[in-house]
Amino acid sequence: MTDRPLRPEFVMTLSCPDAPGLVFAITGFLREYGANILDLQQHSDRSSGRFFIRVQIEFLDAAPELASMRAAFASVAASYDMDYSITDAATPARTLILVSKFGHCLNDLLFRHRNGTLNIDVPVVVSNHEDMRAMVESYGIAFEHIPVTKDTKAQAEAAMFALVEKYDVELVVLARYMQILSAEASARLAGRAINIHHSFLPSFKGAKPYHQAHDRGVKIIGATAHYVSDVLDEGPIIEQDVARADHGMTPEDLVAVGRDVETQVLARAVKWHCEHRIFVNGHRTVVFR
Ligand SMILES: Nc1nc2c(c(=O)[nH]1)N[C@@H](CN(C=O)c1ccc(C(=O)N[C@@H](CCC(=O)O)C(=O)O)cc1)CN2
Repeated sequence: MTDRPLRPEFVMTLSCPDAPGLVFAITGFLREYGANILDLQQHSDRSSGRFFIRVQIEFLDAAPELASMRAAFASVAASYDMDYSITDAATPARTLILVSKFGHCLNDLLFRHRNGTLNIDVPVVVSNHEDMRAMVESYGIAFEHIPVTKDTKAQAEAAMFALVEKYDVELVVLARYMQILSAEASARLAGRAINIHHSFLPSFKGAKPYHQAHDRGVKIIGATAHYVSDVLDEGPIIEQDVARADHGMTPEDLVAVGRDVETQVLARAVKWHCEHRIFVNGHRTVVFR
């Protein structure tokens, strides 16, 4: 068992048009910069012609200033038209959670945040109902009630974005939030708003998917975590899972079985987003789990 001290770790992610020599260029830069590669995952998507890579690194000596490292990589990035980021793996993602009346996903995320298994900071939870206030405040987290009607949606979204700005929020999680975000809001949050849909998409989009599933007599139900887009339940899928159903189960039984699937799927999606493991690739994703 080594007693080697754990060193700070950093994550480099990038995507670019696929080309020969990319891994050489990236790993050569990292070597020159004194980085030790702990983990490297890459994918070349032949259909989109895009290359994706995630590199986890440490420095055997003192870690450099991130800004200087990012600036030093800029010339390599320009050569290959790379979209890149270099981040400190320990930095938590400032996360605003949206919820309506069903609190199982919210409670699961707050518990994982509390026990340190989810690297997020939650400055505020926002809801269009009051039901979750007591639970949220029991975690010592601010709760903001922002009611929404079809006539007040624009004002409600403006209030939500005021909180996004106030708390410098990086990630918005729709933890069973039952209001459809406007096209403008979806665009502003592209790639940084995750929704949990309570069906195995693309089956049963929209409202009451468990009732739709019961009417169809399915033998499998599921949950899907996806980035939010302006087209309801059609954003890039991040993670999915399923559970068995049978003829003896009522819609309420399906709801009960589905809760655990929803919480686990959403937690994995949020964790992977916070660890910079997810790339949006058109209407799909690449996930380096
Ligand atoms: N722009 C988006 N907003 C939201 C999405 C999305 O994919 N894109 N997902 C939903 C969550 N959701 C299912 O997971 C969902 C929520 C609400 C409804 C719905 O039809 N609700 C109301 C209408 C509410 C409104 O008009 O705002 C209804 O029941 O009639 C369907 C699916 C979250 N937002």
